[in-house]
Order: sequence, then structure tokens, then C-alpha cells
Amino acid sequence: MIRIENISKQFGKLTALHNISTSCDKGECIALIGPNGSGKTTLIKSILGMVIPDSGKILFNGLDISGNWQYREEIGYMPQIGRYPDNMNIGQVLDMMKDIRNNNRALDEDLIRGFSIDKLLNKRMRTLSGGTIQKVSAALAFLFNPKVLILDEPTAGLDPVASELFKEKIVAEKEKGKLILITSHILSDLDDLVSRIIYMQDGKLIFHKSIEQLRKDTGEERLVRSIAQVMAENYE
Ligand SMILES: Nc1ncnc2c1ncn2[C@@H]1O[C@H](COP(=O)(O)OP(=O)(O)OP(=O)(O)O)[C@@H](O)[C@H]1O
Repeated sequence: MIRIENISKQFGKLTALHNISTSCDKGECIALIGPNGSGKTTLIKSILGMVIPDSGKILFNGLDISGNWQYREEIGYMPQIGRYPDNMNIGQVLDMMKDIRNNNRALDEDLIRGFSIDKLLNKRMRTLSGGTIQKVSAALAFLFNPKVLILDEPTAGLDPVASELFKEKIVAEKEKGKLILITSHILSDLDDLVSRIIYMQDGKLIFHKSIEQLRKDTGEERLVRSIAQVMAENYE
């Protein structure tokens, strides 16, 4: 579904992405894991067309994404920090996004109801708590029924009830055959969720393997312990 071929990205002297190649298939929930600054968000933004790699290419359903914006209709993106016009209320933000997307697909309002956002429609964005802004971002990512969901640190700031509800939603969407790419430092949140792991460090892709393979390779059942082992090895 998404194929990444030899992409590199330099910010001044810093190599944020170093010759990354991999592919992501539908029906998978893939965790992008790595230390701070390892290039996860840069990789995600490259897939979204928000960062343009210096070299290499990205194919979405076989088509090169460069100069092509149509493919973004198939993606729901939840950014690490959602930024919205301060003076708009939640209802206006939702309506604005519906106008911009302007497609005829049935809306998926599960999270709007699940997070009770429908009871807060008159609240102005500038008055919302951090967690409520996260809920709005999550609801927007799923709203247009995209085939691919890209979630950057989605559970950071969500309370435990919201976080569980959100994880159930992710599992349900994966089972429908969607591709979910998720970055998180809260590894305990990923245990029951992800089928594959991409591990990055210093802009390099160290491995992309199934969670079963990672467990086998590290002899650890829990993701947090497996990754702690991988990180320790790569810090040496
Ligand atoms: N627009 C930019 N201009 C300059 N440097 C950038 C830019 N975007 C990212 N970087 C740098 O690229 C490197 C990779 O950043 P990136 O945000 O992709 O890391 P990350 O793995 O997502 O980190 P975190 O876990 O902290 O979210 C960092 O050193 C960062 O400072």
C-alpha cells in the first residue's frame, strides 16, 4: 500500500532520514518506534507530503506521491500537536473540515460520540484542555473513513478511559483491513495493538519486523522490555 524507496532528508547538516526503504501493507498496525529525534515524525510527514525528501521516492498504491495530492484523501492524520483556529468552536472546526474534504463517503462519527465531543460543539478551541484537543484531533483523523490512519503520539494526554476507547477503535479499523501507522513512546499502549514494528535510530531504519519476530529475537514477551533491549544494544 505504501512503499518507501531510498528516501533521505537533510535539515542543514543534520541527516534526519538516511536512505530509508520499507513498505507498509493494508490490515497492519505498524508502530514507529525510536528515541527522540530519530526521524519518526519526519518519515510520517514525508508520507503525508509535508516534508519533501531530498532523494528517493514514496509510492502510494503503486503511484509516486510527488506532485500528486489525490492520495491524501485516503489518509487520516492525527498530528502530535493539533493546532486549530482559537476563535472557532468545535462544531465550526468539524464543519470546516467536512467542507474542505467535501467527499461523499459515509462519515465515521464513532469517536465523536465515544469521546462525547457532540456535547461540546459550542466550546471554543482556545478554551479546551490539552486532552480534549487530542480527542478532537483523533475524531477528525477517523471521521472521513480513510484507508490509512497515521497517528503521531495519539494517546499522549488522553485519560485512561479515552485511551482504551481509542485503542479499541484502532483494533476495529485494523480488522476492517485498514493500514495504521502509529508512533508512541508509551510502549505499554502498543502491546495489544500492533502487528509490526519499525525501529529507527539517528535517521536510520534499524529494522522492520513482526511483533512475533521481535519477541522471538529478544526473548521478551512485552514490547517495552523488547524495545529496552534493542535501545540498549544500539546505544553501545
Ligand atoms: N523542519 C525542521 N528543520 C530542522 N530540523 C528538523 C526539522 N524537522 C525535524 N528536524 C530535526 O530532525 C530530527 C528528527 O526529528 P523528528 O521530529 O523526525 O524526530 P522524532 O523521532 O519524531 O522525535 P520525537 O520522538 O521527539 O517526536 C531532529 O533532530 C529534529 O530536530
